[in-house]
Formats: sequence, C-alpha cells, structure tokens
Amino acid sequence: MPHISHVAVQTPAHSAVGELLSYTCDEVLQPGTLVRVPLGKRELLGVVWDTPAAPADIPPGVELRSIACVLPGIAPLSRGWRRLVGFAAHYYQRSVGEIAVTALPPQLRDMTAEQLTRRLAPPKPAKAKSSKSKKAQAEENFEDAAAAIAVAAPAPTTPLVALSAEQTSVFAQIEQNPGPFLLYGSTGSGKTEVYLRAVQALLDANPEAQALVMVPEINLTPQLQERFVARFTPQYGQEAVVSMHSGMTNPQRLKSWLAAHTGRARIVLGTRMSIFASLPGLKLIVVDEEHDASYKQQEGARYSARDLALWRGRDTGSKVILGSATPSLESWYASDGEVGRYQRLEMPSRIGAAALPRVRLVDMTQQPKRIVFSPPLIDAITDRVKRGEQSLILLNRRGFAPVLFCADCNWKSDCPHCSAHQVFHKGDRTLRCHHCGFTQRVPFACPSCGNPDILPLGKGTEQLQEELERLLRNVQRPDGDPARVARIDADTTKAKGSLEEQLAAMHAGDIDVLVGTQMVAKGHDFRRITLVAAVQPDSALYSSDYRAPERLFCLLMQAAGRAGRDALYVKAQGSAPEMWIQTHDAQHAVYAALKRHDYPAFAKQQLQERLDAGMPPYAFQAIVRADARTQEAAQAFLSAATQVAKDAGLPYLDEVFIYPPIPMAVQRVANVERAQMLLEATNRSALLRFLNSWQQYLHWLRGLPDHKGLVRWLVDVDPLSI
Ligand SMILES: Nc1ncnc2c1ncn2[C@@H]1O[C@H](COP(=O)(O)OP(=O)(O)OP(=O)(O)O)[C@@H](O)[C@H]1O
Ligand SMILES: [Zn+2]
Repeated sequence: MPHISHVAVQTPAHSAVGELLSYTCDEVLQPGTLVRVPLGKRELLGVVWDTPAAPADIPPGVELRSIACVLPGIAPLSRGWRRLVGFAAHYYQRSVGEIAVTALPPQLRDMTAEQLTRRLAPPKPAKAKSSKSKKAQAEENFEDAAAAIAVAAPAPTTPLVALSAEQTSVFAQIEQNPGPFLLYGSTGSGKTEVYLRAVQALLDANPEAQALVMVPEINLTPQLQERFVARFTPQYGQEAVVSMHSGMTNPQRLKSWLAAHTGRARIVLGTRMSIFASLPGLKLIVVDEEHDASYKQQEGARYSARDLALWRGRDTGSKVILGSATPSLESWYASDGEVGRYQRLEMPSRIGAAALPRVRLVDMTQQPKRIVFSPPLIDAITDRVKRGEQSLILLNRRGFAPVLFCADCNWKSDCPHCSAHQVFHKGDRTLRCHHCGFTQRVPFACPSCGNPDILPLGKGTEQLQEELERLLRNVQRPDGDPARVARIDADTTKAKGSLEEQLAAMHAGDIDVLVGTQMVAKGHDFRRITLVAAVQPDSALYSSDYRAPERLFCLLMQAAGRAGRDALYVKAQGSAPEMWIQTHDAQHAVYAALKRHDYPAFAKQQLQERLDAGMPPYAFQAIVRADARTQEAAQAFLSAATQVAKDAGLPYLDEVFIYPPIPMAVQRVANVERAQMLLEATNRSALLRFLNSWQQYLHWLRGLPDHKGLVRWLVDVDPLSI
C-alpha cells in the first residue's frame, strides 16, 4: 500500500489550493525531505511537511498523484527550520509552501534531479583551457562559482584588537546572560568588534555551532564582510564564512545554502533573506543596525527578519544580539527596565575617545532665498577640502529635480501611469518615474503650451553634485589638485562593482566631497570625514506617517555618526567634526534632540506620543491593501471585507478596530489604483487570530463577480509605513 506525504509547494499566491498537497510514494519520507512533485502540467519543488505513520487508506474516488522524485544528496530540513517557516506563514498570513520554497535557493527550484546530482558531484580536475566563456563556465561549474564572498584571500592571521572597557563589559554580559540583547552603542563605539568576539567565543567553544549575522544591505558594507573573512577563515577554513543576499548569482546562492545546511559554514553573513537559512547548529543571531527598514520585506510575504530573529532565537535556544546606535522604538521599549523583554547593553563612548560631531543648525529662513547651500556651509566645506578632509552631503532624493514645470501654463511632468511626478534626470536627459520606471526624453518645450522655458523644480542629488562642482571649482586640495566631488545613489551604482569602486575611492581619500542618498549615511567606517551636512531634511517632519520623525532622527544621527570616527586623525588635523543641518524649522524637537545626540530623550518623547495615541509598540497593526482597476473597486473590496467579517461574526472581531478604507499616499502606480485599510488591536494574538479566520473570506470575496476589477489584495502585519 502506498504511503501518503503532505507536501508544501508554492502554489500561486492566494489560489484556492490548500496549504499542503497530498501525494503518494512507495516509502515513508522523513519530514523536511526535498522532493519534486507534479502539479497540473508542471513539476515543482516541494518540502515534505508531514507523513502519516501508517499507510493510509485513500478514500474512494480520490486519486492522488505520486511524488516525482526525492532530491538526491540533500539531508531533510530540520524540525526547527520547519517550525520557523510554519510560524512565519501563520504570522504573516501566507502559505507554508510559499515561505518554504522561496526560502530555498532558486537553483533547487529549477534543477532536475540529474542536474543536481551533477552539481553535487565532487569537482573534476580543472582543464587547462576551456572554450567556454568565463561566465558560462562559472554558471556551470559549481566549484568555480567559488566562494559567495568576493573578497581577496585573507591575511594569515589578524591579531585581536584589545577591547575597550565598554566592549569588555558588554562582551562579558553577553557571555553570562541568555539575552536577547539590545546593544545600544554609539556610532563608532565598536559594536562590530563585539559581534566578532561573541562569534569567536561561540565557535571556539562548540565545534558544531553556527552563527547568523544579519546586516541591512550587504553591498554597503564590504568592509564588514572582509573583517569576518579575515578573522575566521584562517582558523576555520575557506568555507567557514558564507554570504546570503540577493546580489549573488544562483550558483553562489546554492553553494552558500548547502554550506550552511550541511554545517560546513560556521557563519552566515546575510541580508534579511538569510533569516530563513537552514542552520542546524544555530546558536547565535546578530542583527546589526536593527532599526533599519530593510529588515522588513516589502513584497510577497511581508516578514520582518528582525522579529523572526527573535522568534528563531527563542525557539532554538540561540542568543540574539540586536545592535544599533538608534534602536527602533519597539526594541527600545522592549529593553526598558520595566518591560524587560530584552537586556539592554550600553556603549556610549566612541573608540579612542573620539567625540561625536557638533551639530549646527542653519536657519534657512535667514539665508538668501532659493539657494541650495548656505554660504557658511560652503565655507566650511571649502576649509575641509583645503585641509584634505572629507565631507559628506546627504539628500534623500535622487535625480536632478523631482519635477519639471512650465510657469506659463502650470504643466508638470506627471507620470501618465502613476499619481506621481516624473523625475528629471539631467545626465541622460530623461524624465523618469521612480514608481513604475516609465521613462521619456525630456521635451524641448512645454508639451502643453509650447513654452520653450520649462524649469526644474526642487533639488535632487544630481543637482547638488553639479552645484558643488561649480561652487568649489577654484578650491584646491593640499596636493594642488582641484576639489573632487562624487555622488553615490541608486543611479550611479547600477553597474556591477561601481558602488564598491566608489566606496574604495572614498576610503582612499580620492574624493573630497561625497553627495548621496541614505546609502552613504549607513554603517560606513570612513576615517577622514569631518563634516556631514543634511541640506533639505525638513519634508520628513510634515509626513502623515507617524513613523516619519523616528526615521528622520535615525537617518540624521546615523549620518552624523560618519563624521570624526578616527580620534587620532581628527587630533592630528586640528579639526573639529561637525554635522550641519539646513532647516526652515530650527526649533523642531527632532533637531533639538539631535543637537544633544540624545537618543533616549527623543525615544522617550516619541514613546509618550505613541502611548497617548495608542500606536505601536503599545498597539498592534495590520494593513489590508487592495489593488484594482479603479479606486472605487479597490475600496469596495475592502468595505465588503469588513462587512463579511461582521456578518460572519468572526472571532476576536470585537477586539480589532478596523478603520475605513482610504487611498494610499501614492494612489495609482502603473495604472493600478491602490487602497488600504488599517487594523488595530491592543492584543497581538487577538489581531492574529482574527486575521487567520478572515483569510478564507477574503479569498472567497475575491472570487465573486462583484470584485472582478480587483487585481490583488494583500495583508501586511506590523506594517512599517501607513
Ligand atoms: N577595541 C578597539 N580598539 C581599536 N579600534 C577599535 C576597537 N573596536 C573597534 N575599533 C575600530 O573602531 C571603528 C569603529 O568600529 P565599528 O565600525 O565597529 O563601530 P560601530 O559601533 O559599528 O559604528 P556604527 O554604528 O557607526 O556602524 C572601526 O574602525 C573599528 O575597527
Ligand atoms: Zn509611473
């Protein structure tokens, strides 16, 4: 009699196919086994979720298909991994199969059993010459797809630095206590060194143990990767440190994944996706810059890798260290003495007694109208260039100008497909929509009235760079060369390797003034920056999103943290690091707290506001979003969803407050109208149970002829922006 296996496969999102599919097979398959199964005309990757112990009677009339094959050479995924996937699916309202399969490397999805067998076979000795292109070869030869970590061979040994007193005490706390920890350490206080020590202590003590170290965006911090490789590969071998992030090729991802799954990799360094890595020996999870929004996945299953890290840590008995100079308010609250869910560890001082930069507010209402850079700021930058010091200019808006404008007829460069302007990019003379990507040539004259004088309105990083080049054209560096201005944003870093190249130029001192978006503000350990300036940060103060002040404060404090990191350099230069903020609202509380580098005061004030307004972390939220051909159709779906919840008398409905549907801030994207509805509850599990029971009704509604115009709907639990 055949056995039955329940298999998790990735069925199309929100399709009516149930959570797990049943298949027959001749032998009992262990849960966690990777298989290929037929579905319709296709064959898909699946994970055996459970297998009834006894061969089951198949009810008459039901015909089950059989499993196509078991993926060879890969041990079943552990019970702990399956629990994590199960929890994430339940919590973020997705199917187990979707989370399980998307958490696996793409090649496992795509390869047949034969291809996989070939991949897993020991490498053949390399041929002297191959006619294949280098790329084709790398794709094909598994071993050649080499370490997922593209860094030079490490130095034979890297001597351990002596820990500062604060590092020593924090490290001892981590060793002695179970955690989870919130490492609240100033910018430049040496948090990375603490992570390295914690990992080192773990690996030395336990030959099976594995550590997961997560960072927001790995490409921004090649330095961090180098430090881990240099520290651990001499002792633990080339495969001891592997990366996991979306910038890797598929063969690299498979290789990293297998190294982690088999326990050969001792450290996985990755972005949010690495939270789902198979790590049988997991004992430590580090979440660096835990406040960073990129830990939240913004499409598909909208999970928070930071929150899952805490869950996974608890579930597997792994220590969890969250680190930040500007923790999320959620983590700050959770590590409050009274709440006490996390142990807060503090490192207030910078390494080498470096001082935090002095914060200077420039009141732009007192400056000449319509200027980008106030004269005193330009003087300060000029002085830096002459002394050979570096400056960093922050503006969170790329392109030359956010909109083109005709003063005669009021025409604006609106995107035809979105409720947004097309951004003017001067370099390639295009108008580009940053929401849907729609791109056009810049018109020679106003398309509406023919006026040849169409004007850029507002500033982007491209314009800042041009303006600085003009203002500094006669300024010389100490070596007599003219000042060099560079820019780092999504536009200048598209080409592979270009970001690394520009960061390297910055570290080498080849750049005097670096203009950039938030990409330049995070995590970098630049040694020669003595001035950071935020030229137009105010708009975030007036956002309708209640998290906007938190995000702004974080960004500016992190940006300030790039200045004056090397105490010896600052001293030798006789310089004083500064953070400049050009603002029209110099009295604003956000800036006052920033001036004092007072994160605790800022957090306290924000938390009080959140408490008064009943917002997270004192309440829990979810968003249901609907996309449709018309705004009416999108909102009608959401209204019907609320009604059906009431009609059906869903459990916990009385504990959940459902707001009326509203259009999203950017209402239309790529010709799709978007609406959303906020749900709030003071009890997290009530919200979750309500959502879980509501799901099937949302599926059902979507299938009704009334809601034909609906393109998609989705649920976002713990949304980051509303
Ligand atoms: N004990 C130490 N002795 C000497 N230098 C150290 C020590 N610990 C760290 N450093 C150096 O201090 C600098 C700052 O450390 P690190 O980059 O880890 O700071 P951080 O706390 O992560 O800062 P940020 O939050 O701004 O990213 C680095 O150049 C690092 O090599
Ligand atoms: Zn558009």
